[in-house]
Amino acid sequence: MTPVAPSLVVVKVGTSSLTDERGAIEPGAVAKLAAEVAGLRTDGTRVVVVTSGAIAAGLPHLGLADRRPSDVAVLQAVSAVGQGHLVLEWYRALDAVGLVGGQVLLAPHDFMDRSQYLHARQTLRLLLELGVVPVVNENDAIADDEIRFGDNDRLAALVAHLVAADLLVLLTDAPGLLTADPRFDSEASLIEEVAEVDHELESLAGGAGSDRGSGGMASKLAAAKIAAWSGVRAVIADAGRPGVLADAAADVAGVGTVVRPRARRLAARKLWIAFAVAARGTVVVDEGARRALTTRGVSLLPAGVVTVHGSFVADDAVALAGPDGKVFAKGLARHDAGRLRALAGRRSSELPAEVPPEVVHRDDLVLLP
Ligand SMILES: Nc1ncnc2c1ncn2[C@@H]1O[C@H](COP(=O)(O)OP(=O)(O)O)[C@@H](O)[C@H]1O
Ligand SMILES: N[C@@H](CCC(=O)OP(=O)(O)O)C(=O)O
Repeated sequence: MTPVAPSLVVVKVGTSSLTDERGAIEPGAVAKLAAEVAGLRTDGTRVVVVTSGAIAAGLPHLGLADRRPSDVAVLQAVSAVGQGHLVLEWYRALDAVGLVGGQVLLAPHDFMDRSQYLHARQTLRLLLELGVVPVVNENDAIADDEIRFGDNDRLAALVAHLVAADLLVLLTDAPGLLTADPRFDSEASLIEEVAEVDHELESLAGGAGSDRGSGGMASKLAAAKIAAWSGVRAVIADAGRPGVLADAAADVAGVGTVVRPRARRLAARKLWIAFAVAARGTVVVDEGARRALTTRGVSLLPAGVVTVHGSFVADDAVALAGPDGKVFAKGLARHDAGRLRALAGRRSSELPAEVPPEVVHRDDLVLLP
């Protein structure tokens, strides 16, 4: 049976696949991918491109190609120089195959603030309706250092959820997820199919392959996991492979590593809690509470709380850990850390009437694997 062409694909391409050793953008690499995007469009598939490379592209223009600064604030400034060059290369390459690109720069804040989130979604939808290929990158120049994505893999997965894509393709300089980091094990072989991203698999994925890439295979796998939880199929594959996008779209075996979507798509709010917002503290609960939360889907009450770590305010995200310290869930706290410390271990009947009875409400709680 011929597989149905996906209707919307998010394609993320890493710095290491778009730039040469000195960091300069390789027009040929961009042109190759633009031609493949055009091929998908001919099959009726709409495409969003998420492209890295702004920082690398900025370095040569500032005479810094051979001595990449380590200071994050300086790199953010460098990205402002490089982003223009990067997007121009995409516009040229898309134009050469009869397509129009539209630059969209996103910061983590855009996924945390509901109205920003809805605006971003509306603009991306309109661009797609207009036949434009959105060319997305993180807004490196202005994103708050502490909450920057830092690599575009997670950004691409959140964009795939935002636009309700049916496929996320993460293109890199390796054939996919290998059984070991290829820099340290020449025998490493391709894992073609992943049903569930678990801890064992995560332990295989190492850091970046060059000082141009940033997240390495670990961040690609984390992104594929977000996609799987969003109900989106993910493929990690080699950007240089001929016909990589068509093969990924057609689910050709061996194109790279395919991560299958979970049967149940997590609601947008829960996905946001699990992956987009950073935990500001950890609440350690007793075994009874851990069991009730994991098996009965109930809310966390103060009686089950043993210890509170960190400093957070009501509505911040917190990690929930069992008595062994293992984090098993994440949620939004209804109390700030100070009040929660005072309430820990108290039965609901002992709480003052004005205090919300839940520590984390079941609607704001996500179980992690
Ligand atoms: N298990 C693994 N399988 C494949 N690649 C791995 C693995 N562990 C670490 N890597 C490294 O991850 C690199 C890709 O990530 P990265 O350098 O961040 O690229 P990109 O710029 O495409 O995001 C590969 O070049 C490889 O060296
Ligand atoms: N937003 C950054 C991306 C950072 C980065 O290097 O990402 P990646 O190569 O995808 O691991 C940039 O454009 O330089």
